[in-house]
Amino acid sequence: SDTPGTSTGHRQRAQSSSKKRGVALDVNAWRGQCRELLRRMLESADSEPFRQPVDLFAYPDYRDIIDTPMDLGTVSETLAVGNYENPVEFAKDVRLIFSNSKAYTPNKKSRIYSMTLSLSAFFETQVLPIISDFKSALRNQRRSRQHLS
Ligand SMILES: O=C(NCC(F)(F)F)N1CCN(C(=O)c2ccc(Cl)o2)CC1
Repeated sequence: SDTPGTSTGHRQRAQSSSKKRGVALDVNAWRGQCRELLRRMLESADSEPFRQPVDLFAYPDYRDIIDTPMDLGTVSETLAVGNYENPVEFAKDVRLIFSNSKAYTPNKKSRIYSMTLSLSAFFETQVLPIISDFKSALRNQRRSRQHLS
């Protein structure tokens, strides 16, 4: 309980602070976080088939089935050159890697497809907080800019 006589009700929220509920709301933090997530995925053995584009000589029917190939090397490059505007666009490309693998696999017990399953499970747990922190940073930024207008 409050010490009697202290007035906490009038405490002003510092206008300039972007610190809210103890987390720094930085609208640009997602890029470094996604680079680190990619690095961790690339160091996993499960990412080996997904580090570079599919070998069409080894899988000649690949483009009959897959319209938009994607791989972690391409995602890395797109992130590095600044061609993702937000973590949702980044996640969309990574998820495309996994949906392509699911669409192409001849059966759900294939070795490569099983690697997709474990890698995508790891990815989804890690990318969720990156996306939610970005969205709250954006809300906070719009809120603080709104009072300026
Ligand atoms: O050719 C590659 N990767 C390039 C590498 F070989 F250089 F790593 N892939 C083979 C086809 N891919 C699949 O998701 C898949 C599911 C079931 C079966 Cl089978 O393949 C993507 C990975």
